[in-house]
Amino acid sequence: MDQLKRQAAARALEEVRDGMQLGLGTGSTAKHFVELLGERVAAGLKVIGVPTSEATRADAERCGVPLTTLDEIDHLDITVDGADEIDPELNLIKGGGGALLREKIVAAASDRMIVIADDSKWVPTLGKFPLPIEVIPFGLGATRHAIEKAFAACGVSGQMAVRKAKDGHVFVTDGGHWIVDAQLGRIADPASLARALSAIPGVVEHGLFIGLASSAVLAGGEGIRVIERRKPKGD
Ligand SMILES: O=C(CO)[C@H](O)[C@H](O)COP(=O)(O)O
Repeated sequence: MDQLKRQAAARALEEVRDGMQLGLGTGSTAKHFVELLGERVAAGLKVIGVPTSEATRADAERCGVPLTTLDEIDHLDITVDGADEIDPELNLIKGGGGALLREKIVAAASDRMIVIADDSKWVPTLGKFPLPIEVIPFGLGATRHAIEKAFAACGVSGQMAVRKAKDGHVFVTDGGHWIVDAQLGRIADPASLARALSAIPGVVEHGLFIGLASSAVLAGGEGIRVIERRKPKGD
């Protein structure tokens, strides 16, 4: 599996050109991309990156990838990031690693988002992977109630749980928020659910990435597949 992730990362690296400003994703697949990018930088490639998490910042620094922020620059050429699920419209569930908020900000600031994954992430319909919803701890009971109402309006339902870290404490995101993971099973209309969740005041962001991915690089036993999104970015 790790080999497949690295192959997908290597294929995405072929899209990187000298002088590009890059969004650097989070997770085990994105980490391969950062490592391979570091090798190219050591060989003379001139790029600058914006990390989507403190973990990726540390990896990029270790690999010698020059970094900046979206305060210093306001636009990126390509973001390369992993995903937890990818559907045929290239809608995604992201946030398994807890970095969904920065990942979405960085992807939205990019001309192109290339998703890299092993082909186990390719699904006909999103929802088997628990949907991460980043929330403000204040008023969580009321926010959960509003989320349940949004689920019902969109024809989905399922258990919700506040994410815990390995040490048993509540997982806190890089932005200081909590994550509620929702076991929905099948999300028939991810765009409607995304809109409904975004309208809830206590929801900071959710892991549905709709219309953001430009292409997906999927590595499997039979080789690499590159799937291009048909609609323009944002649609
Ligand atoms: O969204 C993410 C982190 O917030 C990751 O991209 C996603 O969880 C996939 O991770 P991995 O490459 O380790 O399978």
